[in-house]
Amino acid sequence: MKLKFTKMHGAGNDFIVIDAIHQEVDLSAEQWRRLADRRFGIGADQILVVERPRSAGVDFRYRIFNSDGGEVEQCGNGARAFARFVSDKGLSGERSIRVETMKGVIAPRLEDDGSVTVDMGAPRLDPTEVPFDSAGLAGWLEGADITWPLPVGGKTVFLSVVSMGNPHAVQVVEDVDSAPVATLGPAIETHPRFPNKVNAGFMQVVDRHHIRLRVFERGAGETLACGTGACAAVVAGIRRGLLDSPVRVAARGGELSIAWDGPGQPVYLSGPAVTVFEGEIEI
Ligand SMILES: N[C@@H](CCC[C@H](N)C(=O)O)C(=O)O
Repeated sequence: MKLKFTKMHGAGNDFIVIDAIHQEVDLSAEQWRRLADRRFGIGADQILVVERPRSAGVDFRYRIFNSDGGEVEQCGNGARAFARFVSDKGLSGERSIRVETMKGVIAPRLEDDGSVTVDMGAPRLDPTEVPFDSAGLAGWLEGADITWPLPVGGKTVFLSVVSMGNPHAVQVVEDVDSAPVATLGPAIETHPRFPNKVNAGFMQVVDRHHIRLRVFERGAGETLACGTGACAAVVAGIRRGLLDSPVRVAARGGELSIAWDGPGQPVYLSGPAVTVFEGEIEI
């Protein structure tokens, strides 16, 4: 079977985008994995699938697969690529669209400067919604946030837990370049206190409107940028009293911008969405 695809990225977080409106797409986890494989496939952190909506009042349905083949709830950088894709392909003539995901509706908007801003919805801050099992743990109150002490890799790390539809655990580090992302990342990702696994963020606060961030993503490893990870880090930083909105997030692959007015309010994620090439692959 031949599959048409577009390769895109948002600040270096790279995607294979597939139009499942005009072609039949029904792949197994093994086939998603093969497409995302950087040696035997096209290569990507995530695969994004564009489908017809299933509910009233939305324009599209958006499905997301990590490079390990698992389907997940949300992808912020992918949402920007999604909006650029449906516009470039003429699937939508609107600058603002509403897109249903596994966990709620998000609303990307194409900006005049070529960037895309996404209303990612309100973060979920209750540990049970992440989900995070805090039973028997004594959390530390920091500002309006509770950080949870978790023993991982022979030390105790203090984590803010946030759901942006998908699960995030954010820690503050002195220097993001020397942070043990490759070792602590997988240990946090698979910690039994996170029953659905978790994306592990390492945030260095530069000033109240600027952070540096690395994210070890669930099901994909460290990526050059993580949109929902940037949202979660800024939400955690604001709640801990370390940051004020808006915040510039420097990731290894580029810069994102996050704005958040506080609990119950949506998080806005802005940044680039770039097409790299198009192709067709036998799968
Ligand atoms: N790169 C993404 C997040 C993709 C999903 C994540 N790895 C998960 O498993 O939740 C982003 O930009 O948000």
